[in-house]
Amino acid sequence: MRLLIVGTLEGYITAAGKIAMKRGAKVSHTDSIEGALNALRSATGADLVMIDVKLDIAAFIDSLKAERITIPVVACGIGTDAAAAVRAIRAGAKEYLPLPPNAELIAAVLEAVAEESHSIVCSDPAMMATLRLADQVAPSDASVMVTGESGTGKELMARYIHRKSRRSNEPFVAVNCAAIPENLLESELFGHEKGAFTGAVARRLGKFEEANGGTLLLDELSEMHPRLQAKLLRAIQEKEIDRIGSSQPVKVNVRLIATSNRNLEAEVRAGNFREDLYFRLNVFSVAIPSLRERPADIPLIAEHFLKKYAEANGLGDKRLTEDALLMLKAHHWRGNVRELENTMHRAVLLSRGEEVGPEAIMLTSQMLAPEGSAQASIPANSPVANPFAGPGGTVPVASAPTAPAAPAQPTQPLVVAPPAALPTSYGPKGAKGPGYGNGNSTLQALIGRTVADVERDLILETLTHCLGNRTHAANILGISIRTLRNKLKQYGDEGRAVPAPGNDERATA
Ligand SMILES: Nc1ncnc2c1ncn2[C@@H]1O[C@H](COP(=O)(O)OP(=O)(O)OP(=O)(O)O)[C@@H](O)[C@H]1O
Repeated sequence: MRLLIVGTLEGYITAAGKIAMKRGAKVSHTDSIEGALNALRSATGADLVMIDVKLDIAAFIDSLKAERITIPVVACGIGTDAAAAVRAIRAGAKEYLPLPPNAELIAAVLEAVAEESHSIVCSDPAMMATLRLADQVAPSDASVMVTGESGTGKELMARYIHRKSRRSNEPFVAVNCAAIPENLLESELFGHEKGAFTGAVARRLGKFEEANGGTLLLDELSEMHPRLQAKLLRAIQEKEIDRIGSSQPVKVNVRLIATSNRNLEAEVRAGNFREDLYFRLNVFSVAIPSLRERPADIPLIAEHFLKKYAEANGLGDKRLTEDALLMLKAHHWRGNVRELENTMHRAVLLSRGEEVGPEAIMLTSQMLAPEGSAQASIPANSPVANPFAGPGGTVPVASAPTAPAAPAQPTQPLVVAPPAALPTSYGPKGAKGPGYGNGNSTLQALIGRTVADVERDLILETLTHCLGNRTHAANILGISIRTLRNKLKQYGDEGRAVPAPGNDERATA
């Protein structure tokens, strides 16, 4: 995790830097916005910027946008200066950290940005076999293709392979090919020269150069446009890249790991993905089983996230009851580990006291469970049926509360507090739901609304549920990321509030 501090932080640079270094961050400093832009354009880069609130944050963020640099910015200022904090957040800062620096707040920000707990929790034989294969593959320099359904832990696996490789002390850089529009992805990967396009006010190095000596993860590679696939193939074959606007190739030494949650072989057959590139990248293939195929991992991962979110929210020890565990085991985990993670995050916030029972388990994708699946067979009046369910025993997908995002108010850390009161539709057993659970009443409730209206609500609610993550929302909705983006642009143009992109859609890991 590389932290770039910009400005004097009101005289607290050393204190803030020391705290961050203690938490394992590599810290660099620059006095000015121009210095920060130069650092971000260079190979040293950064994963997070902490900037003095007295600097022109709006201008800084505008420059980042113009230069297509994606990085979270946290403003820091004397705690009592609420007006400056509000200005910074409005300008696009992700958070405001009050000074003097507080070790816990800085740690929370670093943790939230870096998601530094990258350990793979597992005990199921299916996943253990996959890990053994990854252990064998890791030490070589061969390209690896990591496949698996959405949310199974492909990126986590890529990090694991990097950690176990000879390159572990070198950078691990991730690029989400689906989250970045095609015209930006090229400069993100290969960099650009000054003047290469409008807004390219200086040379910027791309992710290939940033990852030099280390590992480059091409996440969701199947989404890459064929034109870029050709350029990528050349980079792999020649071990050199061309920055946009340059005629001087640059040598790079990068190990590539690619992920895809689509069947790439089928994409090759359909002519959407280059066969030669597929074979270049697929020297080794590591297929991650879905959570449904490794049931023994469910209790372990559930406990892991229970502990993680209880700690992050300062809620003391929490423990799953037998009923809650039964409910988790019976669920059809369509969203895989990410869905389980979100469920446990909510459970931590909804539970009172040490025990986490079924009343705190909100399974948001119950309505999507296929007929005849374990989940579909749980009767509404069963002790393990969802207590938040509507009359039909299912949960309103579209309106289920999400794990709250980091609040935008000044002086708030990224950790979240338990909700003061839950909306009645999510209340305890017996509380009236809005009736989504009953198939007929669901449909009846929609009569009178236009298809476009219903579609918009579904898209925005799903996006909120995914904490703004476009890729995951598109997967759940079953539409392409481009269609989703177009729809969101349309809603934004119509004046609707569109959730901001999620943290994990940053271009760098
Ligand atoms: N075995 C595991 N142990 C602990 N956490 C896990 C495990 N597998 C996945 N996770 C967590 O689940 C979330 C999703 O994992 P990750 O992003 O690696 O999945 P993915 O398959 O790359 O997702 P996508 O298909 O959406 O890109 C992350 O927060 C990750 O830390």
